Amino acid sequence: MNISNLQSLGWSHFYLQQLDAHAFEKLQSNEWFAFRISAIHRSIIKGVGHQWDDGEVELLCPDRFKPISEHLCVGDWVIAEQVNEHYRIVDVLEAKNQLERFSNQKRQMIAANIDYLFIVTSANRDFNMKRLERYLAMAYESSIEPVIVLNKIDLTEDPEVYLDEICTLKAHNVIGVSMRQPDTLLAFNHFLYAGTTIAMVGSSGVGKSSLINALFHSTSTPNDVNQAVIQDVGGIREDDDKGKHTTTSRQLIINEQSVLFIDTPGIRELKLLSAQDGIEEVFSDIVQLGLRCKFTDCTHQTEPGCQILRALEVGELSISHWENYQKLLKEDAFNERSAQGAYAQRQHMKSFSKQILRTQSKNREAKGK
Ligand SMILES: Nc1nc2c(ncn2[C@@H]2O[C@H](COP(=O)(O)OP(=O)(O)OP(=O)(O)O)[C@@H](O)[C@H]2O)c(=O)[nH]1
Ligand SMILES: [Zn+2]
Repeated sequence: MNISNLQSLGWSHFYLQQLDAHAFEKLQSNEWFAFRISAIHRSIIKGVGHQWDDGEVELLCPDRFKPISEHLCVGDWVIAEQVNEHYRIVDVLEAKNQLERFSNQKRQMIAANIDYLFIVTSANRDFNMKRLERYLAMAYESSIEPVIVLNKIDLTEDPEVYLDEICTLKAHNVIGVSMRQPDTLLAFNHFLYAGTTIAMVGSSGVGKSSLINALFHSTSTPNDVNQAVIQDVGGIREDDDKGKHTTTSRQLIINEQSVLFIDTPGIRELKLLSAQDGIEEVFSDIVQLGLRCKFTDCTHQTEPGCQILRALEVGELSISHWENYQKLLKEDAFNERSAQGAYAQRQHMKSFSKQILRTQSKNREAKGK
């Protein structure tokens, strides 16, 4: 097992400790191998592993890991045994986090084991705080560290105005960059180190493709980021299940500094799904206010002593922030219920009652102080 090659692909103790003695022995004796899933196209699964500089290998998927989209996604780590010139998956390791989407009434995993979610916005009329809050909630819900990237700062006289507004959000990492001002791209270096996995979200036109090109494909940007020449991670023409040749797009990109970037089609169409905790984290100011309402079951509509109504009235809480919180909660509950039907209805009621109990006990604690 070539650990240093695997580490360049993001391998860490977290995955190693999931192996039992038998698996560890098989890996040591080169009978089994660890691979990171680099592309999934219909029934074809590709992975990169101990010899990743030689390119991707095709991984065979036993029936117990099907349907594939419910068991595996790009970024996952798997253990596979060699079968002639192929490798067959024997185990899928638990992911430290994953992004999911809601499609055809089903949950689908779209990317796993991500270190930073770059949430890209731009310093022009596309700038939208609500959208940023939505993406932040998604990142927190998935336990992925968010980095808000304000792109196109060349288009404004005063990027600070935008950055100040972003800093009112629950985000620790905020950078302002411009593709037209290459020096600003150095701000990315803090996040781009060997073995780190990045995914990027943001609405159309904010400059995601341009950033990906600069950080992962191009040779014309400054200093550290400039040598980011894409490594060819393997063949991109494959037989599909109809026996025709199709081109699969590259979904896990590895640059020269061994920074990994996941770009699956699903990431670009992400919708919020089951993000209750993430939403509460992003809107913790509102949650805190709600805890101080006079009545523990306050609906924040008309009740006397409601701290949210008071804060709205004196302008301490902005109406748009409050409305966005409610909208996201509703959307989240709707997605969650349609994803899981009646089962979800029950879970929803359960978690709703749990939430009430939690709030009541927090209120009692707060009042006891
Ligand atoms: N002024 C300015 N324009 C930029 C900057 N970055 C990207 N652009 C331009 O913005 C436009 C959209 O950029 P893309 O990289 O295609 O945006 P995208 O987010 O990938 O868009 P989709 O592919 O639709 O998701 C292009 O015309 C870019 O040249 C920047 O920093 N400053
Ligand atoms: Zn209230």
